[in-house]
Amino acid sequence: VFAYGQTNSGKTYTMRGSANEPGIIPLAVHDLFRTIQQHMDREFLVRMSYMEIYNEEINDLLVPEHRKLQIHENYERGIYVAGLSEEIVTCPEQVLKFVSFGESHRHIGETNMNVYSSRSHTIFRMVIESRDKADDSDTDSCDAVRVSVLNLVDLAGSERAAKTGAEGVRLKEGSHINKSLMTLGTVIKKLSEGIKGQGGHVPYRDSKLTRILQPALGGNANTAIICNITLAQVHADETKSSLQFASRALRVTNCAEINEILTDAALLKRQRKEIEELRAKLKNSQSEHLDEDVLHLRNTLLQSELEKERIALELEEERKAKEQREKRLLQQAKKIENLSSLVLNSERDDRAIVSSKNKRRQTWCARPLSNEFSVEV
Ligand SMILES: Nc1ncnc2c1ncn2[C@@H]1O[C@H](COP(=O)(O)OP(=O)(O)OP(=O)(O)O)[C@@H](O)[C@H]1O
Repeated sequence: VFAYGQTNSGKTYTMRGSANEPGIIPLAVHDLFRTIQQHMDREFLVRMSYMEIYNEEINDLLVPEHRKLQIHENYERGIYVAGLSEEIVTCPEQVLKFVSFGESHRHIGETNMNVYSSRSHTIFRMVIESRDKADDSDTDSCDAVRVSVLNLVDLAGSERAAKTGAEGVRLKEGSHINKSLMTLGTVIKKLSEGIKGQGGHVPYRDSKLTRILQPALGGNANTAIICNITLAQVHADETKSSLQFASRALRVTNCAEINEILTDAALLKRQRKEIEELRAKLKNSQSEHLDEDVLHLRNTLLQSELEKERIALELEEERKAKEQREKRLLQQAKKIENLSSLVLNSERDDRAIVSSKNKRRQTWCARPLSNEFSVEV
């Protein structure tokens, strides 16, 4: 959807609207999420980007530091702006928050005709990917992802520079704005003449605007151009030129087809793949953890068994040592007993000797007594 027309004709108002009268962007965003909710049989992934083309330079409105971005083209992604940030969004409020953030970084300037004149073209883009939920259970499914792109474009004013009183910076802006719009006009003219069908050249590459929007302009797209005009007599020629542009655009015939992608170019597919890989990793890491736990438990068990054996050995040794000690004590006790019996015997013998000596003393006059036995224990 393009908003085309001279400055101050209400293009930005048409796209954004006001709190009471929402414009195309908020209406389309709400409509999109409402439709998503109604399609319970499909899963969706929605992402958005917001850029401006100012003086033929592409700036990212969501990440203002991303400036002067380049356009690339490859087989997988088609035409794309390298380095342009894309936000995955899940509800209208989130999208509109990003939009107002982007708006605050758009280039605006004062002209004779509009105090807040948009000096750049802005492209608000939503990429909607979806797939059938039933594909999860169906192993034979082709796993196709449907990809749609919605471009909501607010063009800068199409008026001639003299009218806006432009000079200096504004004049430079004007020449770039006109270059893009002129190329857009030429592209629309060529398409309306059916040049493409005849194999002729369509100059998409002559401006950043037409190059980025090439897929939305020729062929596989539904394109709507909102032509904003002012009724004032002074702007009659601008109004006429806008209406001429609109009537040319009307003659362009497009044939929109459903884009089904089977390669990994669809983010939804890549994300699903990533989720599955992460799930597998998680599963593996869980079983790795289990193995680690089992190993740890086995080690602990082994250690406690070794400890048990060591304690048993120590106890055995202690028991043997105790037995030895008891044996030795028993032997000593026996020895003591023997010796004490000897002592007793010797005492008795001693007493016997003493009494016999005494008897002898009594008989053969006494001799001095001496200890003839000594016992060592
Ligand atoms: N339908 C409308 N109802 C109320 N106000 C409107 C309407 N359309 C435009 N306006 C007002 O007119 C003024 C100019 O509109 P707007 O900025 O949308 O023009 P524009 O075409 O985007 O201009 P430029 O190309 O310079 O950016 C704004 O103040 C806007 O609020």
